[in-house]
Amino acid sequence: MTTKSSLLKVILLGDGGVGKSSLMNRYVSNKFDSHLFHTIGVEFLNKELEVDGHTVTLQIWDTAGQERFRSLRTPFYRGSDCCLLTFSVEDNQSFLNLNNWKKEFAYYADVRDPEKFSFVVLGNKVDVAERQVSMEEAQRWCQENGGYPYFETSAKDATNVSAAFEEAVRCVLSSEDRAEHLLPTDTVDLRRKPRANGSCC
Ligand SMILES: Nc1nc2c(ncn2[C@@H]2O[C@H](COP(=O)(O)OP(=O)(O)OP(=O)(O)O)[C@@H](O)[C@H]2O)c(=O)[nH]1
Ligand SMILES: [Mg+2]
Repeated sequence: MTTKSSLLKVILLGDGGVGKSSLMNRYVSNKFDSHLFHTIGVEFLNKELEVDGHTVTLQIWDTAGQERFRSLRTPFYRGSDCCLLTFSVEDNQSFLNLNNWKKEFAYYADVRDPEKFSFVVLGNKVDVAERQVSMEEAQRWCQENGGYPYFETSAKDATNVSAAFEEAVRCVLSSEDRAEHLLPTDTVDLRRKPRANGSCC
């Protein structure tokens, strides 16, 4: 028996230091490191999950947010099924830069219709006491710029991290042209019992 699993590419974009690598590490390995080095270029990790009855292999691409690494990260935007626009609630400039990140992604990913593309917005570090960005202004930005889902996350205490990535999958599965996105990959269920007559096929 084989089960169909879809391969989805999700990319994390946002200013350096907002917590993109920490969010990916928390989601994939359930770990948090308070002294992470800045990402240079891009890294990716895979995670299998089931969302609303769909088995999905999520390929999570983490990118370097620092401006000096732009040329290293932009070649990897193409082929993304969802973009997680990430800022830190303790860094107002990272919130103001969301528009630039959306434009940079749309340009280099060569997105046909940016207004219809699956963006999800993450306001990270909500565990900190000193917020510079309120939930209301972040929700207003998401409403006014495409009606994007918004999640207040903390990679440090795991608040909303799984929910945000699962929403990214739902956004893609529900998008009308999902057929182009989903690359069905046959997986064989190794637990299956050998046939009684011993034949292999
Ligand atoms: N309090 C708190 N700190 C966080 C959180 N997420 C990340 N950090 C810290 O913020 C710093 C930057 O986190 P990174 O995950 O490296 O940020 P990044 O977005 O990957 O940065 P670049 O790789 O430069 O783009 C690290 O010291 C993290 O420990 C969070 O949710 N809460
Ligand atoms: Mg990083």
